[in-house]
Amino acid sequence: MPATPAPEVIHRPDERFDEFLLAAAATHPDHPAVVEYTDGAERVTTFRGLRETAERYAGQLDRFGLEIGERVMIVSDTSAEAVALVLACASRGLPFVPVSPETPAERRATIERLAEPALCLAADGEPETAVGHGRFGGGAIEVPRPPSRRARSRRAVTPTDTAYIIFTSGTTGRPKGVVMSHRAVVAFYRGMMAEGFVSVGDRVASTSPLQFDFSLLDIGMALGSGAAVAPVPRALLRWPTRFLKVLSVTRATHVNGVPSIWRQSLRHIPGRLADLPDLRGVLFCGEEFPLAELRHLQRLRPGIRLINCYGATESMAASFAEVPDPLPADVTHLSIGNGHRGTDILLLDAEGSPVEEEGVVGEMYLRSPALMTGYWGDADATDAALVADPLEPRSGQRLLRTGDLAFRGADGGLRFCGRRDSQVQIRGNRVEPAEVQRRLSAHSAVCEAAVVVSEGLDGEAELCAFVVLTDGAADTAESDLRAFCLRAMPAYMAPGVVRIVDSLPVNQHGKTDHRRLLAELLTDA
Ligand SMILES: Nc1ncnc2c1ncn2[C@@H]1O[C@H](COS(=O)(=O)NC(=O)C[C@H](N)c2ccccc2)[C@@H](O)[C@H]1O
Repeated sequence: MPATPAPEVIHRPDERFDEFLLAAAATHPDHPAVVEYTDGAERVTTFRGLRETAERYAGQLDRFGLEIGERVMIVSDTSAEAVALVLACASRGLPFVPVSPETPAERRATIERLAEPALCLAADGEPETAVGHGRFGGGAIEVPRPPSRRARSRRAVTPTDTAYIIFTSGTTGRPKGVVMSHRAVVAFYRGMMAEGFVSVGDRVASTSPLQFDFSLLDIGMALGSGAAVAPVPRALLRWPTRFLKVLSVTRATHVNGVPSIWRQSLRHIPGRLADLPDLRGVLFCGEEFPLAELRHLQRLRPGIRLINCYGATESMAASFAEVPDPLPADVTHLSIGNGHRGTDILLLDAEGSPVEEEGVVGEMYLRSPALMTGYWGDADATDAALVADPLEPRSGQRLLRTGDLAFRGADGGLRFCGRRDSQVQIRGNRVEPAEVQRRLSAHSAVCEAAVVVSEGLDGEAELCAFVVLTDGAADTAESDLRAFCLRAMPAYMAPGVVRIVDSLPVNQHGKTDHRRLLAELLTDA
């Protein structure tokens, strides 16, 4: 008797963020919604349990009499309690501002100064004595010094109201608050649901911190599909054996994360990747997946579904593209597709004209209902990012100027090829460091590469490469790697400096930390 397909999760058209994520509580109340790894075992919170805890938190929030739009800072990693609090905030129209517990005090103070939250709730630790500071847990919120009562004029939460604000470290180092409305997030979630990656009963391992919107993609992908999100404890992520144990114990069917989460497992315990019988999908985003590592993962897990997810926090994500299995040997750039269902990515040249020809680089502009409302308290930065539709400025429609460069492949799919603001002139020639990084990564002895731009002795811009060799290639010299670049690129693109290092530093979101590499160069100068 064929198994009757589980009834679909029914999503209404104009839902709030919390209503979208809890829809499965109506159709699958006893299915797992959050699967946590605790002391070597899984701890399951069902959709019914998650809804009940969220309702308890919502009742706790009502005590403070906050006005719709007032912010609640949540200092926590992803957990069942934190997801319930996030849902409670959304149900009351209180934008949540997620901050990692390991955020340096100064940065947290900056975010607090900018966001001016009415409440700052931590999952752990002693509540500070400051007004509005407190703790949450077990459905309870305790704030020793509650904020003063507000005069309230709002009557109802609307889809254009803010669901959350994510603070990213802007290129100038000053955090930029990306303001995302209920409408934008739900529009993105619908576009993602159309891809059908995850089904009822699946478990999506989430490896990003709650303050990184990749975690909100994971939560939406899982709960929106009637599946469970399985947060990987941050402290275990850096130990490959513990990381894989968490995936095994929580029976993860999908693992979402930046490419670097696989690095140590691929290097040190590749054989163990075959031991995860439930695993059938990996979604990665945030930066390019080094192709040698990607091919290694495919060899270890034939048939696994690999999804390259491209996008920026300003629209959560923009596109999903399936990686061919196996990835042909001559592929140098992964496709990022052309935008998920409901979006369209426009490619423009430096003059603002559409680029149609294959292989010609342009800048991507994103047309989407999932675009941010703007940057918190920064109208100028907002106007620079949300620009008039270049094809029809009279319409008033705004597109996100991504700052990302791409070209179209033979299949019509876009290929990411770097950032506009990382382009550099070397001896009068425009160079995209990511291209040099890709070339180095294609060397058989290289398992990771990063290229930064520093100032050479003559004051000119100079390309500096940091390379991690595969275990059996210790005798590869820097000169071999430079020669390898010169065989495929003009001399001005070959890195002036090649450093062989044991590993590349990653930032708090798991992306290669180019700033730290540059700092290392400057300190060694
Ligand atoms: N698949 C890629 N290949 C290559 N470069 C990439 C890629 N995905 C981003 N990027 C780069 O990362 C930038 C965005 O950085 S970010 O604003 O910190 N946001 C993120 O990285 C995460 C992003 N919000 C997200 C969250 C959840 C799913 C997908 C994407 C993009 O503009 C690209 O430059």
